Amino acid sequence: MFLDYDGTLSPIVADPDRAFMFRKMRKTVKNLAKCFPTAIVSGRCRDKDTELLFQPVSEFLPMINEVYKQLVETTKSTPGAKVENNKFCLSVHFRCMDEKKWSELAQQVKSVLKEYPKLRLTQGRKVLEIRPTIKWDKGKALEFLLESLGFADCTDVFPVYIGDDRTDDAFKRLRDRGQGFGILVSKFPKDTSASYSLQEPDEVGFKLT
Ligand SMILES: O=P(O)(O)OC[C@H]1O[C@H](O[C@H]2O[C@H](CO)[C@@H](O)[C@H](O)[C@H]2O)[C@H](O)[C@@H](O)[C@@H]1O
Repeated sequence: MFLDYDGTLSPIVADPDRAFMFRKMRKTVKNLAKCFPTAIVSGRCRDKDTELLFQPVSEFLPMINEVYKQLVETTKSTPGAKVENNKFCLSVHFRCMDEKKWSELAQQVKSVLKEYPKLRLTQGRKVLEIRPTIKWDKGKALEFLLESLGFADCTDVFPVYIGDDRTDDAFKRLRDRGQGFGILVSKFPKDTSASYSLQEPDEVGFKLT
């Protein structure tokens, strides 16, 4: 079982530092892990996550820290903007900002990144994500785990990935492999390679119980 964190195991909240799994969900994930190999695959820094994640990009650390400081400085006068340092990637949140200021913030971020061609910008759920341009994503992490566990070519192993965002490339990876399936957690249709959908983390907890 491969599980995304934000918006999948924990509900989306305004403050990223307060995105916790409810006690019931923690228990469900714990029980699930007793029955199946289970991993939480998240872009978050490990201190904030509770399970396993992969961080193969340590050489980018100094650059990421430098950009973090610049982004904090550049966005400090923008009410509601929040820069989060996830150690190997950065997130610039605009959930709490006036919608009219969103594009201005995106421009500020782009202007900082101009000097850093080794970093790329993507967009998640009211968040701009900055990460190294290496070929590493949740799909790759999932594949790496399957291979490490010796499950990659097993016909009797059925990997399931549950995630909330179209940037969750693990959906596509499972479909391309023709092994297992993805479940999208969203109240609205999203263009992903997931095979099924659930509406919200509560439903995820219910189905995993
Ligand atoms: O790659 P992921 O593990 O799916 O992480 C994506 C981002 O998740 C978090 O932000 C999202 O959840 C926050 C808390 O509910 C919410 O405030 C924010 O609007 C969402 O985008 C996390 O804080 C970010 O660092 C991740 O990039």
